[in-house]
Amino acid sequence: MRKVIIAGNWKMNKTLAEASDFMDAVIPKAPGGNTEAIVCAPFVHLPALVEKAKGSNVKVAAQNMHFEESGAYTGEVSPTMLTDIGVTHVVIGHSERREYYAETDESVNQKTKAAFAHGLTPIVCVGETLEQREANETMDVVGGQVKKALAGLSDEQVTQTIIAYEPIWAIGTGKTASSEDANEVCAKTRKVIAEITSGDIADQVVIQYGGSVKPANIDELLSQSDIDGALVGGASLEPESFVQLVEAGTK
Ligand SMILES: O=C[C@H](O)COP(=O)(O)O
Repeated sequence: MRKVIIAGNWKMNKTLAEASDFMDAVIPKAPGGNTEAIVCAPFVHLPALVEKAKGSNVKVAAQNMHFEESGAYTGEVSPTMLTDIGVTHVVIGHSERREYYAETDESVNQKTKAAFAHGLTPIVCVGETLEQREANETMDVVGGQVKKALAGLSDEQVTQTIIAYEPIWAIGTGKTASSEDANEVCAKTRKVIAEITSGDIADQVVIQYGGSVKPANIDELLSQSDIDGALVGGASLEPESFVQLVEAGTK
């Protein structure tokens, strides 16, 4: 059975009490097995959530980090700080960070390298705008983002990288890419990875789809050949919905 990774990206949502209640509800129901469940939480909740998740099938991720270990970067959080508290994964280059916080392909690459240097698994986000899709530039954009993000990584590191393909026009809009369209981009992304490494390595890379994923469409998305999971925003906020998404991975 292939490995499936369902990551819930809470973005800037939930108080600590709400986050704790969510974990209490989800942890006993997280199935484990071939399906990995990851909660991507705001920085301030990470220590408490890591503590709660110990010994469970739920992993805890940060939604961003700096690439330096320490220094004069007011307001930032380093990879060392994340590993120190037991965080295992980190989202890098989400389109909201690219758009609102000037994240670039170069900083995504620096952060991806820093994640591996500190034993963190990166979830690297890529995706095109509606204008780019309509101009038939999707693969130029997505392929370029993937190549730049993975530049300088070892084959082993590429194997471990999680790629999240999120068409920007489908994020939080209720507009999901059709499962066939999403799969086509994920398959072509795998080919790009094969070109820079090898087919064997590309086959092992987990490629998630993200953008208005919900319990109603997860089965169809996961039935596609090249979609190995999902990065979920809105539908990951409620425990019941998140558990349904994770359970879909076990089917
Ligand atoms: O990180 C998650 C994505 O931005 C998708 O968000 P959404 O599921 O609310 O569309």
